[in-house]
Amino acid sequence: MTENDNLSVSPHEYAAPLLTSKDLTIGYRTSGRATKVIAGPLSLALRPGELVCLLGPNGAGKSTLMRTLAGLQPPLAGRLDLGGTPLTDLGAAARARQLSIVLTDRVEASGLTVLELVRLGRHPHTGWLGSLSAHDEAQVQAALAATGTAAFAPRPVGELSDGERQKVLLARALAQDTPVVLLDEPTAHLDLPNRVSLMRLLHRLARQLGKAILLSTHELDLALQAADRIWLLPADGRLHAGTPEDLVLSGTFAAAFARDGLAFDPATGTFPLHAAQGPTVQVVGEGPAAFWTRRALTRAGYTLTTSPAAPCQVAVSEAPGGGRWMSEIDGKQQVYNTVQGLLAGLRTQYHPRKP
Ligand SMILES: Nc1ncnc2c1ncn2[C@@H]1O[C@H](COP(=O)(O)OP(=O)(O)OP(=O)(O)O)[C@@H](O)[C@H]1O
Repeated sequence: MTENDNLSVSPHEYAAPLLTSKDLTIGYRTSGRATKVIAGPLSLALRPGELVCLLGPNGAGKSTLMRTLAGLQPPLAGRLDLGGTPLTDLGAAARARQLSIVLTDRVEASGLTVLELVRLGRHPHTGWLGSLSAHDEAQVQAALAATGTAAFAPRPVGELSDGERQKVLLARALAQDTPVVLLDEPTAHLDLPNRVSLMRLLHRLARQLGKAILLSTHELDLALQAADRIWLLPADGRLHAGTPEDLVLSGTFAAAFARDGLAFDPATGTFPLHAAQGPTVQVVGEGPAAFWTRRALTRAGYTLTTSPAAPCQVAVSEAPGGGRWMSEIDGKQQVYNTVQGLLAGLRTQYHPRKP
């Protein structure tokens, strides 16, 4: 399938794509002439100003696609163009001025300091023996600042934590200052605040500098929030592309991850941990207290309903320091000041009527 088969509301829809593939088949040449096809044929387009998240289960082929798009491994078939030129016609330096890739699982250059490694990002612009101009140094400093790694600058790369190294590799790619940036699982080793700030940074780079950014990730929630477009690669190798909302609403997103009883709930945008099986409760209320009450009741095994005919109602109102809860069961009302109190009260009082 092609991207054009999907509805699109991207603000960058009409910009000329920077990276395109036509009937691309990705995979591996095994022994002799044998091939192992991972996915394809793929006709894709990555546009300036656009943040695209590549999602898919383990082993679907995300890294294989990333490496192929970057020219690090040959396609089995099809065509790849970078900036309107076939990728195979571009030399390494010309490619590196247009496309940077961050492969964070790779431990490299551990003998260098962070500053030296980030400076390497400028080499496609200066030549391998070229010295860095004031502009190059400014780009390096800007990349360190943008990724929050300036404080690590003198430290050897080999002594960094996984998360620190991941940010430094991003800094090197930013210093390279290419129109196209590919990142393979850039959030893998980052804590939650760093994951959020990385996604914000990438979103800003796409919007403000017009870069075309493709990142693979297992962070479905962040991707659904941040991506202008999602490339969804299920295990069957048939890639679907579209806005997060179109993929969710069409059921394509849920289908790609549907296995082992894991179901995506389009109403909440989550994969619920708990299957609703227990007695039925209607929660009445809006806002944070009602939201967290629904979460707690679901975890405790209750089945939530919007029906006022439920034998148990819980009215939730916001109150200083949390909320206030009033349960009504068989006409009897009870007030609670904490979720814990509510759960304990329901455990002792709520015996659902037999149907
Ligand atoms: N060098 C190789 N030769 C043959 N098959 C390979 C090679 N490298 C990877 N594969 C296979 O290609 C498939 C896709 O692997 P890939 O690493 O691209 O998946 P992925 O979607 O990135 O997975 P994950 O989410 O686990 O990182 C897997 O079945 C993997 O075993």
